[in-house]
Amino acid sequence: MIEIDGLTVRLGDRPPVLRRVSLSVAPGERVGLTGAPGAGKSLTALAVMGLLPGDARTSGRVLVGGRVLVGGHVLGGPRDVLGMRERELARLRGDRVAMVSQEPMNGLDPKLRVGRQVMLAVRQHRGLSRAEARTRTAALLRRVEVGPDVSGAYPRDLPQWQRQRVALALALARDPATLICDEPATTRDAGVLELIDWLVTERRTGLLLISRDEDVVARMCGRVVELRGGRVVRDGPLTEALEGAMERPDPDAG
Ligand SMILES: Nc1ncnc2c1ncn2[C@@H]1O[C@H](COP(=O)(O)OP(=O)(O)OP(=O)(O)O)[C@@H](O)[C@H]1O
Repeated sequence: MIEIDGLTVRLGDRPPVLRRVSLSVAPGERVGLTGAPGAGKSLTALAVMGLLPGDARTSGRVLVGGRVLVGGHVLGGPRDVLGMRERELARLRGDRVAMVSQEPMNGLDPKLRVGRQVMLAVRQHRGLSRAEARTRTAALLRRVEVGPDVSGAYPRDLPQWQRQRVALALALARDPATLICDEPATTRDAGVLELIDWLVTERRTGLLLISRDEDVVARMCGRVVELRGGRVVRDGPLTEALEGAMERPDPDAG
């Protein structure tokens, strides 16, 4: 569902921040993306979302596919997001791939009550009537365990862990094929990993989980990709990766 192929990203005149990065997330697969601060994890996620800074120069491919339906039929073949127009990107985001970021506002609109934001996303995706969308919105907010009581709140009124859960509901409202979670475990929300685990399992959603903490990746994912200095230095099944069997030499070493 996500296939990044030889992605190089330059910002300004500095050396590339991503260098020939290749990684994939198959339908329903869970992949952990790890590495030290500044390794390029968030930029990789932003590239998939088509949200790189405006001055970014890129080469390579970032293919994002749609949901695989029962019987193997794919709803939406893979599309390269690099160079895609904003209007197409907007359609792709939410349906094919959605992200819960680590920013304080987490992509929420500060001017809209949170229930309304989730409801707009639900309606956009499914073309439901107002009453049906309201029911589904309440169910989603209940599912992320903040409950429909927060519906009337503005994002700024909620603690960060609740904002993250609302962002999760918003991300799932359009039933994306793949969910990207950037450092979800940093909001001191003890249950959020378990919640993400349930949600992607029940919906058969692919997961790209970004975390510096390998224990978090090990708990959640079957495969790990490690970035160092903008390069992939490791990619393999988690058991082998943890034992170092799949380690590649660091190209920057020596
Ligand atoms: N908008 C930007 N303009 C210029 N440089 C940037 C920008 N965003 C990121 N960078 C640089 O790109 C590199 C990779 O950043 P990125 O945020 O992807 O790292 P990360 O692995 O996600 O780190 P962290 O774990 O701290 O979130 C860093 O050197 C960072 O300073």
